[in-house]
Amino acid sequence: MEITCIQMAVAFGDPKTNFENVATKIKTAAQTGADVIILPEMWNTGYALTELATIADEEGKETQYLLSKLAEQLKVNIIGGSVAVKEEGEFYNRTYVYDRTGKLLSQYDKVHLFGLMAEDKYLTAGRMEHLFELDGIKQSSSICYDLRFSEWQRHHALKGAHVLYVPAQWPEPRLHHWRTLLQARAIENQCFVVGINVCGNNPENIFAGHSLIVNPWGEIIAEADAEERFLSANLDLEQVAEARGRIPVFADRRPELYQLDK
Ligand SMILES: O=C(O)CCC(=O)C(=O)O
Repeated sequence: MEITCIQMAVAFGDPKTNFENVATKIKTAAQTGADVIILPEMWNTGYALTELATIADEEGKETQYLLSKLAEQLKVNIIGGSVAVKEEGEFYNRTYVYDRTGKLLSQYDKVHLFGLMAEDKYLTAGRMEHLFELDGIKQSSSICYDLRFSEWQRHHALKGAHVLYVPAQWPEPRLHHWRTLLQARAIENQCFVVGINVCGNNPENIFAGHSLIVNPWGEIIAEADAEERFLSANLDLEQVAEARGRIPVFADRRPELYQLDK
């Protein structure tokens, strides 16, 4: 499965520019022959949270129209990173996933809101897991801060996801957390983990870039620098079974002991 991550700078509080950019970038990325194209977090507005009432996508309509049309035209699967969506007076940090026919397969609202960037003040948290199948392969995506919650990634691996995607707006001062956590999630879940970050900056943060594709053995098979990039790799999905065969972590789990913290 060939994947291409779109690492981009997001124009702060400027959906018009971001929609135009994303449309152009998806069309170019499709020329890499990708089976799956993935966008970063909050690509429509950036973290202009105080302006969401006027700039968030109403019921996600503009995003859905664009991604569905491009997926169908280009015959490519698209994991739509995430966008700020306004729905029934609430705001969500939401992912939409499309298959090659342009059909909406799933949507996901970020479950763990990031207080350090005031998400908890402006956004409503999701409550649902996120699993979908692309070309017959079970996969999952969460969003940015969700990466720190190993239980959440494990939940999706246990439900059969062989690829875990993490669209993000991860700041540069914690680049070492980003790289380490992505590798750790791949090693512990023995599956592919793909981090798609933004680069550039907003008034308060410099973003790290360094989108990363990690195999089930925890090896980095592709990594971007801190500039706008397409990051591509071919995922050999047989490596999931190979890694699990070498060290049977899933068979050796003791889930009866893990309920103690509730
Ligand atoms: O966990 C972090 O350090 C970054 C998280 C973040 O930036 C986000 O969730 O938007």
